[in-house]
Amino acid sequence: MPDDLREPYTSTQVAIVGGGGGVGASTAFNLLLRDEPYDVALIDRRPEMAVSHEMDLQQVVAQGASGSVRVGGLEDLAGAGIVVVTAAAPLTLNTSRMVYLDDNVRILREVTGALAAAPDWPGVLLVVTNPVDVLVTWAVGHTEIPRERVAGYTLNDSLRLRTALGEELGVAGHRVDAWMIGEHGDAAVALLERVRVDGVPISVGASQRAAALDWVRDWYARHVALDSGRSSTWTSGRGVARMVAALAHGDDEPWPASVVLEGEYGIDGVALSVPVTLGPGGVRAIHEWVLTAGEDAGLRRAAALVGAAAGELSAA
Ligand SMILES: NC(=O)c1ccc[n+]([C@@H]2O[C@H](COP(=O)([O-])OP(=O)(O)OC[C@H]3O[C@@H](n4cnc5c(N)ncnc54)[C@H](O)[C@@H]3O)[C@@H](O)[C@H]2O)c1
Repeated sequence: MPDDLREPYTSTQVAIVGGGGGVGASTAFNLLLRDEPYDVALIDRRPEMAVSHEMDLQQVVAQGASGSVRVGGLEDLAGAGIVVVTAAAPLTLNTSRMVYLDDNVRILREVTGALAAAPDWPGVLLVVTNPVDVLVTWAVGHTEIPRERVAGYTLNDSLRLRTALGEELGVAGHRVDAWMIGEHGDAAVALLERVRVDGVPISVGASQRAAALDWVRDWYARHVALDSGRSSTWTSGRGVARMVAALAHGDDEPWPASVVLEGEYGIDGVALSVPVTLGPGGVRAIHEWVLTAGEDAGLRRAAALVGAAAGELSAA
């Protein structure tokens, strides 16, 4: 083939375990819409759902999408450059993502068990399933995969803060840069001293902070109370696909991701959401931003909560 007809990117193999579910299918759809190609394998305990999405998404490809989509099995994980885990127990009415821990760690154990059959697997494990910080902690503690190649998806908290601050400040959410770190849950820490609009640092007033924080902290409870049986599939599918692209091809943007800390922020052996840079091979750098005393205390509270849950799993 002449060089000028070649694709600029080599296709990336992405296996989505849970690909028959909401976030998994949305991730596949968003990957197929990207310019750079991804060969996506959908793996699910409900094969009829995986086949249904495959039959549907093939016509997304036929409309000019890059890459490919097919149904796969756990035997595909060893050949994947990126394994996305969205597989989960059915969503229920609850007040904390922690209620899913026992069921979902069993599912993650199946995934890591399949990867253990491929020693020195060079890929990246991207965990979306909740409670994400505890599951990332467990995965690094119970597998041979190095910590830089296991990351948890936690962008949604920061996206919600951007939406809420945008509303308060009267600007579109995409113009706001604002971060939540710590636990993906009630112990999340909002970095309100580091808010930017169009890249320019701004000071957020007390009442605007309070209103934005109320809205963000209440978001999960309001959504779960709908008892819709679904999670934030559109946001997460778009966000996970962008994160897969950053992992596959590298970018210089800081990303929030749950990673096991080894002394960063004074925390050891627990995964929390922190700013990172991503690229082939996983987490290329963990950025230690200067925190206020309150933010630092919040991060420690989050570490204690995630550490205690992970400890109970190890003891079980
Ligand atoms: N980290 C985040 O920000 C974030 C955002 C949204 C959702 N989530 C989490 O992602 C998970 C998935 O959410 P969803 O809305 O897609 O749920 P869903 O119920 O629509 O999909 C879950 C899928 O997993 C499949 N599954 C269950 N056990 C399996 C197994 N052992 N092997 C293969 N597949 C299996 C189910 O059949 C189902 O299709 C949940 O834990 C949810 O809380 C996390």
